[in-house]
Amino acid sequence: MEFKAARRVGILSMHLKTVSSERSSAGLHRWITSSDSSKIKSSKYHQVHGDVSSHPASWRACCDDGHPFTDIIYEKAIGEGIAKITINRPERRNAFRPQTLNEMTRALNDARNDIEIGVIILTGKGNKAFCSGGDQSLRGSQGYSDHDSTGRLNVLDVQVQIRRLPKPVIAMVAGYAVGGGHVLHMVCDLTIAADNAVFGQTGPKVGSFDAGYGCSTMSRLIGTKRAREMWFLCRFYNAKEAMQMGLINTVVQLDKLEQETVKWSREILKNSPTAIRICKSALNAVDDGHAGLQELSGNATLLFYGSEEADEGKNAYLQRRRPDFSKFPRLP
Ligand SMILES: CC(C)(COP(=O)(O)OP(=O)(O)OC[C@H]1O[C@@H](n2cnc3c(N)ncnc32)[C@H](O)[C@@H]1OP(=O)(O)O)[C@@H](O)C(=O)NCCC(=O)NCCSC(=O)CCC(=O)c1ccccc1C(=O)O
Repeated sequence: MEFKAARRVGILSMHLKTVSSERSSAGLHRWITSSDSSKIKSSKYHQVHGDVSSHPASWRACCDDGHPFTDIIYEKAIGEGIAKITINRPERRNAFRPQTLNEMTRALNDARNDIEIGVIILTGKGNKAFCSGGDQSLRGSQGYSDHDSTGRLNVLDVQVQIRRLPKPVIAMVAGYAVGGGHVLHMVCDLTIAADNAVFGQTGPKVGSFDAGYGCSTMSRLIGTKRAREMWFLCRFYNAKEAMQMGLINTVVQLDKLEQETVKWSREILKNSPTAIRICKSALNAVDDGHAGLQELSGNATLLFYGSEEADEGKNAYLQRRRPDFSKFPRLP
């Protein structure tokens, strides 16, 4: 009840605070003239769907299930469908260890299961780094180990979890997104970068590589020649270069990073969750093979279960009668 009331107040205040806002200076406006822009703004489409508020979200810490998070901060925006996961190891430039990834898995699962949540933001604590990849001080011959001596490569599970999560995940990047941290932003659905962001792969310099999504997703995003350049030379690229390469969606001033990311989240939340869910799985399906098809077709089953035709089958079984599908059209 309390949450529902807070949600209603949040939605109301969002409407009240709605201002006629420009898109980020590094966004769409770079490619269109101001007269194009005013035409768009005066369109019926714009009048109906309106501007999206960019007032700051209020966050509440949540959901540690009695096991406090140490390596991440997990929050939800009060009254809005946004969750935020912050990697909280700034002293290591937010390098991840197995514990970090286990906590991310718990938070991602919670956000997936919470039907109030429609968008998840993934970020790093502080302005210096989004994430610098696997914690090299914990790397052994069998992967990364922290609390026990068993080596793990569990970032791969988190990557798959993000791909399969039926809600958009937005990487909000300030500072370095390098090594396994660069792969993490690439597997997110969108990347919003601050103007101080730096992107790159470092694996071949430190005796590592990510030959899974780290190579295939990158190749999709920026093309195979550029992907080879990133992996073979291990150069770093600034936010403007990353934008030109197609690695990220937009660049904003560092002090506007969260505001813009929340605004994008709100813009997504205004749209049909089922349409978004299916588009995400369809965009991934071709690259994810059978697992991608399974994800996409699971959505077909989900929708079918809501139909009278599917109900007829279930009811007939429960009533121990022959199902009658004759009234359902065989559409062209
Ligand atoms: C990110 C830097 C460029 C930032 O440079 P700078 O701002 O100058 O800060 P530093 O002084 O270098 O760093 C401050 C402090 O942080 C420590 N630190 C930074 N990054 C790491 C790290 N990745 N691991 C451990 N520690 C880190 C650093 O040592 C400093 O500590 P002090 O005690 O203060 O000295 C720069 O920091 C940098 O280059 N970092 C390393 C980047 C890197 O090479 N990362 C690893 C890439 S390989 C990888 O991520 C593989 C993991 C992976 O994803 C994977 C792949 C395939 C299968 C499985 C897996 C998996 O499961 O992991």
